[in-house]
Amino acid sequence: MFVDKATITVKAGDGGNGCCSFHREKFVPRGGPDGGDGGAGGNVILEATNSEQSLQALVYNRHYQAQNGPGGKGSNLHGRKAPDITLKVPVGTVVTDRSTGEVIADMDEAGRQIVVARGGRGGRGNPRFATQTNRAPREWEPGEPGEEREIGLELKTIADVGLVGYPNAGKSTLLRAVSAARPKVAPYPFTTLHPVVGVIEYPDYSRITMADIPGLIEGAHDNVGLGHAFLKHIERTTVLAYVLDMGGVDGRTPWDDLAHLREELELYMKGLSKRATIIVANKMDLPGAEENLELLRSELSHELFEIIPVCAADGELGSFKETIRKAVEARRKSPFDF
Ligand SMILES: Nc1nc2c(ncn2[C@@H]2O[C@H](COP(=O)(O)OP(=O)(O)OP(=O)(O)O)[C@@H](O)[C@H]2O)c(=O)[nH]1
Ligand SMILES: [Mg+2]
Repeated sequence: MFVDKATITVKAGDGGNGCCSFHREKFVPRGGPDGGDGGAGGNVILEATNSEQSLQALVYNRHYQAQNGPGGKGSNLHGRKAPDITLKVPVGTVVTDRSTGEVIADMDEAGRQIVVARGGRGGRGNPRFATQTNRAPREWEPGEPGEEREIGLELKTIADVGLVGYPNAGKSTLLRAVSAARPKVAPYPFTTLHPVVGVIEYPDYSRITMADIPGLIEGAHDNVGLGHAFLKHIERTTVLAYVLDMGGVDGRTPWDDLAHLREELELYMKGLSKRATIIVANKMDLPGAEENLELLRSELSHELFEIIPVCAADGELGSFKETIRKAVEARRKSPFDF
């Protein structure tokens, strides 16, 4: 499962209690105070890493607790600081405090560490309370409690919408038609080698970002074609728009194309093909496109996808802009549901 949002609780260890004790030895009456200090509780630390791509590993367990510091002991034995626990999150994770909504950190660089819950300090033992007038104090201090909080983790997206499609399906043409971005368009596969992000603006000034992503082919999950480089970008978008060539290329049909695209995403990462999806039926000007659209609709009649017929090359986009806006806004409203 691809998990890009999670809420977890983190609890740092409590500090150990200070100890109250007096030195005892044969023939030595009234030994001095020798209670050790308690050890500090362990911290909970987040660390950004490139070796994780999703937050999946963290949601098996939604509560993370570091150990408490041990108490002090007699003979001035101080408790050792309890070990920290370090949770690895993918680079690009934004950390928020769920009770205040405040952003705690943007884990934008591998190796970056932040303490999300600080361990409590250990309490002082009774020798620390000795004074000129009281050489045998019975006072000692309890350890401080460790911090506890609920934090939200969210993997930053590169864009709201990702265009997914076979090479030459018209993804770059579509992005040019709806935004000021100028990705290269050409009548051959793999024209786009890197994702290009465009901004779609609406009359009420709201904005949606859309990423034109290199073409996907069968075997991409095994790193064929532009393979993983491609799929990594797809992961980081909220809504997927599958762009299909309705003309049917080399005897391929749009519904087979769609099935293959979804299969590739799923093989690469379970759950990815189930992300909010719309289908852009492009090149509706080509011969046979209307017929293919009918067939596509009946193939998908049992699914909830919205199918939008367009002709990107002529700028005929039907309800495309409004439909993606609805899909993106629905997802923004409940960012922590998955
Ligand atoms: N007839 C027709 N051709 C189109 C339409 N949209 C795009 N094309 C053509 O299809 C070809 C490929 O378009 P691109 O936008 O470069 O396709 P792409 O999906 O970005 O391709 P890659 O970057 O290689 O993955 C170009 O020659 C476009 O002019 C359309 O609506 N109708
Ligand atoms: Mg392109």
